[in-house]
Amino acid sequence: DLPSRNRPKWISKAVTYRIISYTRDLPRVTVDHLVAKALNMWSKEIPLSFRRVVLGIPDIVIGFARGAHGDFYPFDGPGGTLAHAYEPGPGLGGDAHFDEDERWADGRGLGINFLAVATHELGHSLGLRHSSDPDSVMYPTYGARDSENFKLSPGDIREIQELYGKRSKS
Ligand SMILES: CC(C)C[C@H](CS(C)(=N)=N)C(=O)N[C@H]1Cc2cn(c3ccccc23)CCCCCCNC1=O
Ligand SMILES: [Ca+2]
Ligand SMILES: [Zn+2]
Ligand SMILES: [Zn+2]
Repeated sequence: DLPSRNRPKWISKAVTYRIISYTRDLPRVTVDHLVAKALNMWSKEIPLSFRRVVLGIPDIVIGFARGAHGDFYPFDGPGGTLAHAYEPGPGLGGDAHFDEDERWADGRGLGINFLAVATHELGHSLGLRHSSDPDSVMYPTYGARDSENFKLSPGDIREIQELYGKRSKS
């Protein structure tokens, strides 16, 4: 694994994102809100901000799809892989795709906690790899978490700051 100083990362201080498709399982405003919440979990630790765009080509495209959906990683139906995301870069770089064949939930009802999965995927979109710490958001397998006190682990914060530096408190 490359030392963090030359792993792919976003150079611009304001990274743009656009949500191009939604899931039937949740209201659109809920998806918008949870994506913003997941992005903010990371951005509050680093000197980088996210700006939502509703037109044009953003850095990070976010969407839901099932099965084959135009890249080399078709989804696999209910269960199995829940989502995937690409490391920082042009084109597909940074994009996060969620498997529409899952039952997505907002952390209260049954189903996959969208906030937890979105935070994991956007960690990949920022350039993070998997962690062997089961408390880490970047652990390779989904663990049901109550979204009330869902937060980054100390290791997650250390990893993202190693890549982007700390956000100065001033
Ligand atoms: C960490 C996630 C948010 C994102 C990752 C995908 S990624 C690319 N973004 N790292 C993910 O989906 N991991 C699978 C891994 C996985 C677990 N199993 C599998 C059975 C088949 C295929 C994959 C899996 C066993 C059965 C449980 C299946 C449901 C839960 N699935 C997972 O945890
Ligand atoms: Ca799946
Ligand atoms: Zn995809
Ligand atoms: Zn992952």
